[in-house]
Amino acid sequence: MTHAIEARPQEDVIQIEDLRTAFGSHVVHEKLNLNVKRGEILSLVGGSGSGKTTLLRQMIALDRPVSGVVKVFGQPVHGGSPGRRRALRRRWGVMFQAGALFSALSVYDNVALPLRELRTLPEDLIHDAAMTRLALVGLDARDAAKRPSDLSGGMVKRVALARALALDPELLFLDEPTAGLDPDRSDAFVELLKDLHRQLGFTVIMVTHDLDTLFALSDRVAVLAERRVIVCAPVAQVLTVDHPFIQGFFLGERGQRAQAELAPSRSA
Ligand SMILES: Nc1ncnc2c1ncn2[C@@H]1O[C@H](COP(=O)(O)OP(=O)(O)OP(=O)(O)O)[C@@H](O)[C@H]1O
Repeated sequence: MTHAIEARPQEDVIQIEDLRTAFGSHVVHEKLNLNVKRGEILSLVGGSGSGKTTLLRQMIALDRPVSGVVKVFGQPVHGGSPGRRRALRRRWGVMFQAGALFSALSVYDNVALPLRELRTLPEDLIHDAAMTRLALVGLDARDAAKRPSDLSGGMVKRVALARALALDPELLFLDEPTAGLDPDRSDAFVELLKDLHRQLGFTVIMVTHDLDTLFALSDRVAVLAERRVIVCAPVAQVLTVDHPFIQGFFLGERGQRAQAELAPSRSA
């Protein structure tokens, strides 16, 4: 299930061109461009209300822009036949904020859900695939029978990640993956994501406010400000940009602490 990232390192899996988004007279994105390369981990940051979640929702075809193009795997996500859109959707996995598990379903049934929705797999294959995904995120058969309400915050995130990985996606969308976790659990989840990314080779697009998560995982960071992506580059390069949002976000007290803490592990 490893995706061949070495073979096509520069291929764009997402291309966003000249995007305009507005809710009534409130313009959120204008002339926004962004490319995401196959195999990279790209973090999306920006002030509150800058349109990060909306952009993520547009990439997975839950929201529509006023104009512009959003292509995933070279295909426009808006428009086309329902069959083509369904086929495209099966190639990505999504982990929303707070896990968004179905509370009435067991852990096992939450993870099996995307596999069942295919309506093509027999139950024994669904079982094997669901248990494999749970093992990937460090959960076992005893956890499979639990309900979401029996789980710790860290376990909810792991189950949500297992479900996002159910269809062996090439592309993973993460909305605030470590929000609400204490520092130890957050570090453990970041390590898990790093390991899985190394093993499985998927591309990640992540919205995060958490600087430790951002520094530990990002190959590139896209900064959303003034309704567009003002810079998309490795974090060291982003830090050199003289923009009030960037200076406040990265170089405030919190940002300097995160950089200092992560400097030894990044240079290792
Ligand atoms: N369905 C909607 N109807 C009207 N306005 C909306 C809708 N969705 C988003 N908005 C507005 O669009 C702007 C961008 O929202 P969005 O949630 O994408 O921002 P964000 O960068 O993710 O913010 P945060 O960091 O606070 O989560 C906000 O001003 C929000 O109020």
